[in-house]
Amino acid sequence: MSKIKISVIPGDGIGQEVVPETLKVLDTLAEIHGGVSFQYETHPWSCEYYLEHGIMMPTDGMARLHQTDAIYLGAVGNPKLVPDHVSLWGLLIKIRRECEQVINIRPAQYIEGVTSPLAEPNNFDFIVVRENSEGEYSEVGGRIHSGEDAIAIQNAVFTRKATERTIRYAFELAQKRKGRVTSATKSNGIVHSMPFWDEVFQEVANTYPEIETESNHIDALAAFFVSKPQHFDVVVASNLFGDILTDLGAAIMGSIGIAPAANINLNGKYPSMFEPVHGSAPDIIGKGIANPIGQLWTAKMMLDHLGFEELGSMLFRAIKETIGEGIKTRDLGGSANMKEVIDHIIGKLRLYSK
Ligand SMILES: NC(=O)C1=CN([C@@H]2O[C@H](COP(=O)(O)OP(=O)(O)OC[C@H]3O[C@@H](n4cnc5c(N)ncnc54)[C@H](O)[C@@H]3O)[C@@H](O)[C@H]2O)C=CC1
Ligand SMILES: CC(=O)C(=O)O
Ligand SMILES: [K+]
Ligand SMILES: [Mn+2]
Repeated sequence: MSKIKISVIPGDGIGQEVVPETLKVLDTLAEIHGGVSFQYETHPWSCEYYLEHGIMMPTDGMARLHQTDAIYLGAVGNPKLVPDHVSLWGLLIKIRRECEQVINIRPAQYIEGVTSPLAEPNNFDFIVVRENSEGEYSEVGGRIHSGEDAIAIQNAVFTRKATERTIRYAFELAQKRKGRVTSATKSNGIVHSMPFWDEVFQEVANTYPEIETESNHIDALAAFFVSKPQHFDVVVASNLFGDILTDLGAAIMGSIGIAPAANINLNGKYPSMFEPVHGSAPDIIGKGIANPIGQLWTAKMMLDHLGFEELGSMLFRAIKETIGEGIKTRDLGGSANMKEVIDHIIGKLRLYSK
C-alpha cells in the first residue's frame, strides 16, 4: 500500500466548504485503486487564523508542508477580516515562493454541457503557462509621502532564469500537444521587461524549430481569447498577464467555478500545490452552492502529477459526465447544490469500478 501525504489547506470562504467535500472524492478513488491511501494533514491557516495569531501560517508551517507529497489548497482571502495583500502574501504567495513552485499551469477547454458565453466556442482547448515566481508580483518598491504628494512605486522583476524556464516549459508542453506556443507580451508599452521577455522567447523558440510560435500583445490576446479561442494551444505569460488571462479562460469555459490550476515545483525539492483558479467567493459563502468542479479538476491534476493518471482520467470522466447529465450548480445554469454534485460524482466512480 503506498501512502501519499497531502497537506490540505481549505483557507477562506468557499475553500472551507469545497475542500472537505472533495476529499471524499479522493478517498473514493483511493478505495477503487486499492493500493494507495491518501493521508491528509489539514491546516486551519486562513484569515481567521490570522486574527487569532497575527500571522497567516505558523513559523514551522513551511517545514511541515515540505514533508508532504503535495499541497491541496482551496482559496485565500477575506478582505472583510484582513487586507488581501496581507493574506495572500502571508500564505498563498508565500507557499508558491518558498516551495519554489515556479510555474503555474492552467488549462481551459470547452466542456460539453457547460454553456460558454461565446457564440462559437469551437471546442477550444488551451493551457496557459504562467510564470509563478516573480514578474509583476514583486515586493520591490515602496511608498513615500502622503496626501497630494503620495508616491507608490512597484517594480516588476524579470530574471533570465525564470523567464527562460517558463518559456521552455511552454515549449516542452506544446511538443506533447498541438505544437503551437503563443507568447503574451506588451513590448509596445512596457519598454524594459517586455522586450527582454520577447528576446528570451525568440531565443528559446530557435531551439524548437518544429514548434509554431507567435507573439501577441496582451490586449489583443485577451480579445483573441474571445474571438478565436480554438486557435490557441499553449500560451505563455508573465505572472500578472497569466493571472488575468486565466480568469478570462475560465469565463469563456462558462464559469470560474470550474477552472483548475497547478503550481509546479520543478526541482523536486518541495511539493507542488494544487488549487482552483477562483478565490474565496465571499458573495456565496455559506449557501452551499459553490461549484466544486474547479477544486476537483485540480485534484485530477494532482493525481496526474503524483503518477495516478488512471485515477485522474477516471475523475475527469466522472466530472464531464456529471455535467453532461445536467447535475450542475447555479453558476453553470443548473439547480444542484455542491453536495449533490459531489454525491453524483462519487456514485459514478463507484459504478465505473464495478
Ligand atoms: N488563489 C487564490 O486563493 C485566490 C484568492 N482570491 C481572493 O479571494 C477573494 C475574493 O476574490 P474575487 O476577486 O471576488 O474572486 P473570486 O474568484 O473569489 O470570485 C469571483 C466571482 O466568481 C464566483 N465564484 C468563484 N468561485 C466560484 C465557485 N466555485 N462556484 C461558483 N461561483 C464562484 C464568485 O461568487 C464571484 O462572483 C479575495 O480575497 C481575493 O484576494 C482571488 C483569486 C485567487
Ligand atoms: C491571486 C490570484 O488571483 C491568482 O494567483 O490567481
Ligand atoms: K484558489
Ligand atoms: Mn487569479
